[in-house]
Amino acid sequence: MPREFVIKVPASSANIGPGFDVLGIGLNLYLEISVNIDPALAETSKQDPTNCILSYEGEGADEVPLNSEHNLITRTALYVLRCNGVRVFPEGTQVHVNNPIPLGRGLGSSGAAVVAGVMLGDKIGGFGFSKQRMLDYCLMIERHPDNITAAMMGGFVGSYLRELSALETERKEIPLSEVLPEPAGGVDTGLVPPEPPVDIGRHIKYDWCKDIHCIAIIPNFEVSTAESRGVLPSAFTAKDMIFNLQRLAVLTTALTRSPPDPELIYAAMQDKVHQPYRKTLIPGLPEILASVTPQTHKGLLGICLSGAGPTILALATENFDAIASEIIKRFAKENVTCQWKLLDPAYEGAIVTEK
Ligand SMILES: Nc1ncnc2c1ncn2[C@@H]1O[C@H](COP(=O)(O)OP(=O)(O)O)[C@@H](O)[C@H]1O
Ligand SMILES: N[C@@H](CCOP(=O)(O)O)C(=O)O
Repeated sequence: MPREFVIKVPASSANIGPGFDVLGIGLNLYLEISVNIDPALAETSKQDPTNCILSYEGEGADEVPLNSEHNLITRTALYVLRCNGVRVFPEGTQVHVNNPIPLGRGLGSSGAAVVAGVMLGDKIGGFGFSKQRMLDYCLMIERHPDNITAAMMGGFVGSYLRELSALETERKEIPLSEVLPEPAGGVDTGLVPPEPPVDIGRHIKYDWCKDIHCIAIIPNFEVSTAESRGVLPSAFTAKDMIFNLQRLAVLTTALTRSPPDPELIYAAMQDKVHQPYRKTLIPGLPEILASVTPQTHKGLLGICLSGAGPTILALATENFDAIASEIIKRFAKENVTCQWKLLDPAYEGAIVTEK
C-alpha cells in the first residue's frame, strides 16, 4: 500500500536582540517536504544508497545535494532511523522538498531542515516520538536551541539546554557541531548510534501581541551560521552580560502587551553580545540598525539582526513599506541588494499531515 504524508516546518528568527541563543520566533514561511512511499517505485529507489529518491525546488535548488547520504534533511532522518535500529529508508521512498527559506541568511533554514529530517525519521520509522523527544534529536545536531525550538514548537519561545552529565556528553556519535558535518550519520558503518539523552532542551512559549508583525529584510549574500559564530568572543564582560539580561527580562513580556510600547521595546531589543561582533561580516550593520527608530518611523517597535545574519528583523505595527525601504536604502549604500518579506509568527510550529 503506498503511503503519503507532508511535513511542514516554519522558518525562524533567532536571538531577537538581547536573547542570543535563547529567544526565537517561528515565522510563517514553510519548508515543505512531501513524502511518498510506494512499493511500485522500489527498483527506481535502489539507485540511491539508502532507497530515497530526492527532488527539490525553491531556495538552494542549485546547491543542495540530492544524494540522501549528503542532504541535511535525509541525513538527519537516517540518524534518527539508525539510532533506532533501522538502516535505510523503505524501498520506494520518494521525498520532494519545496523550500522558500533562503539559505544562510539568518532565517533558520538549517534549523528547519533538521526539524524536518527528525520528523521524517520518526514518521518513517513509526516511532511516535513526542515533539519534546524529537527536540532531543535535533539538539544533537544543532546545538543552539533557539531556532530549533521555534521551528518545532512554533510561536515566540525561550529555551535553554540542560547541562549534560559526563556520561550523557559521551553519547555524541553525531558530532555536536553547527550543521552535521559530512559524512556523519549518512555513511553506513553498521553501528547503531546511541539515542540522545532525554530532555536536552527545555522551552517556554510566550504570548505574542498580534498587532506586532515581522519585517524581514533579506540581503542577497549568505553568511554561514558557523562563520558568524566564529567571530564571537569566548568571554564577555559582566557589564555587557548584565546589559543583555536586563533587556531580555523586559522584552519577553513587552512583546506580549497590547498595545505594544515602542520606546520600551526599542530599547529592550538592544544587544551587546553578538551584533557588535558580527558587523565585520555584514557591511554597514551598526548604521543599518540605527537607521529606523520609533521616532523616525511610526509603527517601528524594534530592530535587530535575525539569527546569525545577514537578514535584519524589524518588528512593527504599521508603516512596513517605509521601514523596509529605509533599510534597503542603507544596504544599497554598501552595494548590497535585498528582498523583503512581511511575516507573522507561525504559532503551531512543525506539522505532519497524512494524505
Ligand atoms: N532545505 C534544505 N535542504 C538541505 N540542506 C539545507 C536546507 N536548508 C539549509 N540547508 C543546509 O544548511 C546550510 C545553511 O545553514 P546555516 O549556515 O545555519 O544558515 P541559516 O541561517 O539559513 O540556518 C546550507 O548551506 C545547507 O547546507
Ligand atoms: N543563536 C544562533 C542563531 C542562528 O540562527 P540562524 O538562523 O542564522 O541559523 C546564532 O546567532 O548564532
